[in-house]
Amino acid sequence: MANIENSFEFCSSLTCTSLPPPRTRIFKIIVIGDSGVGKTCLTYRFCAGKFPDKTEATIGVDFREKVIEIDGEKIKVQLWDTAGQERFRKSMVQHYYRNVHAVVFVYDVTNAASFRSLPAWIEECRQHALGQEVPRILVGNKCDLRHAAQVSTDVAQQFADAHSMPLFETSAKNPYGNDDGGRNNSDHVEAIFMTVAHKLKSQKPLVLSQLPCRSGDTVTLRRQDEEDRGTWGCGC
Ligand SMILES: Nc1nc2c(ncn2[C@@H]2O[C@H](COP(=O)(O)OP(=O)(O)OP(=O)(O)O)[C@@H](O)[C@H]2O)c(=O)[nH]1
Ligand SMILES: [Mg+2]
Repeated sequence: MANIENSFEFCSSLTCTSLPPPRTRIFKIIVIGDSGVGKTCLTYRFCAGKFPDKTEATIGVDFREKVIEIDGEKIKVQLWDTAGQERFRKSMVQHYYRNVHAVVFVYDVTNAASFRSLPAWIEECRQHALGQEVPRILVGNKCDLRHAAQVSTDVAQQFADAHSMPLFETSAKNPYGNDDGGRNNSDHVEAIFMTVAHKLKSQKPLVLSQLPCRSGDTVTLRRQDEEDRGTWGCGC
């Protein structure tokens, strides 16, 4: 079994630093929903602070991370931007749900079919044994296109209430105004993910060991409860 002190020595010998850096708690949040609803744009907006110039359909999963500070503690929010297209997700889907801390369901307010798909996404979570304690939120995206909306706030709110989820309506493109130049009163993407992070902060998240456990692009993570037991595991 790996020993943390030995591992830090190993880390030091590789990186030539004398002290291990402080650990950062990591929260894994998966973002799911139909293809084209704007999952990539939303996660990009939160992590990069702007709307991407162009996007292509996500294949498998893209990871985006952002370090945020809550109550004086720096934590890392790791967003798993998943593929909406079945053919691009089937080989990855079991990885999405491993050690997940929160789920963000996204639909497109201008696309009623993406709203009707939500029960299927909820069912996929259930099939992957996601515990009831894992927070879920519902996000209606593309509110800058209010004139083309097919899903009313009332209907979405009823659905959210029926599934005990908070509802946020937003626009990854323009959270400040609609395409007619007026205000759309949408929630800010930043505020949505910060709300999730606040909710998670009191839970026991993955801990980034800050050790040289890289294998390709895979970082070895372990859960706080594994740390408590002194065991090691890969959170990927
Ligand atoms: N008007 C508007 N367009 C948006 C918004 N968010 C995303 N889009 C557009 O919607 C299209 C799909 O966006 P993506 O973020 O790639 O969608 P996705 O959910 O990641 O799709 P998959 O990766 O296939 O699952 C792109 O053309 C985006 O420019 C938004 O808030 N407003
Ligand atoms: Mg995408």
